[in-house]
Amino acid sequence: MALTNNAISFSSVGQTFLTGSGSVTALDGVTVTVAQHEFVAVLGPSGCGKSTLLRLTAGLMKPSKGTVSVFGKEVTMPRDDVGIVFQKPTLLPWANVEDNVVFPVRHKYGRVTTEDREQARTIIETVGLKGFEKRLPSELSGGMQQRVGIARALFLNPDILLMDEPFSALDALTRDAMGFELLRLWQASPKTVLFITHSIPEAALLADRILVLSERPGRIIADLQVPTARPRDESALRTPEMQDFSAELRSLLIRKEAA
Ligand SMILES: Nc1ncnc2c1ncn2[C@@H]1O[C@H](COP(=O)(O)OP(=O)(O)OP(=O)(O)O)[C@@H](O)[C@H]1O
Repeated sequence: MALTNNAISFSSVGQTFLTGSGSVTALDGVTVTVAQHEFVAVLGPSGCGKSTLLRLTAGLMKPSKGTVSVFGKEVTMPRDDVGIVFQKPTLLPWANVEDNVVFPVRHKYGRVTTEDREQARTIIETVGLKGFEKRLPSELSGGMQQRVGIARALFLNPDILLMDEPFSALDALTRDAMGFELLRLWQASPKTVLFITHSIPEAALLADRILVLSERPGRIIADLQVPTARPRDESALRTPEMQDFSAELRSLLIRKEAA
């Protein structure tokens, strides 16, 4: 796939939060670019600032230092062209699947058109939930709920998809299936993906490239291309090349960085 321009760019970004007892520096000196349509996974210890990285990209907060740009423009407010999928699907419990998917439009414009509903039904079918449009979240399995969250993030056809441990609450089999489902969607409608995970195999299977963050304050300690070409299935993880790569990632993740 031709990688043309930069979709996301962090330049010397630092993020410090003021707390009741002082301050917490979540990110420090982060400089990185992500090309359009690249699939980048982010690995790092708990609390090292991975979610902060996503929130800054989405414009949900402004960095304390440095600049974050999307398609060459500094991010100064929440962006419409960015879809976010969280660890828990955060669906409206009283709204059916279709109403949950069209929620971004209702929230933004205060109304939902017939075309919006048609578009929602197409996306619901794309994520494998045809026939479940009128079901409530409580009537769906965890994997199905997460598909609704993905459909909602894809609904406005964002150029950038930010995923914060999207499959970590799912059982192992569903998680693997959802990963391959995501790759299918990504290949059918290319997007720039920033994907946070704690799972080395998940990162290695899905991503083009992996960023490894240090312990807090999060700094990028490695920026590595996944060495195996696509398409990949589970057997790709068993090659000597990928085993070495996974071992390298493991050793980076256990390396203690001074805070
Ligand atoms: N709004 C906030 N106010 C104060 N501290 C915050 C805020 N948001 C994040 N933090 C702190 O910043 C640090 C980084 O948080 P962040 O959620 O980005 O980490 P993470 O790498 O995504 O963690 P995890 O892997 O556990 O989800 C943490 O110590 C967190 O407590």
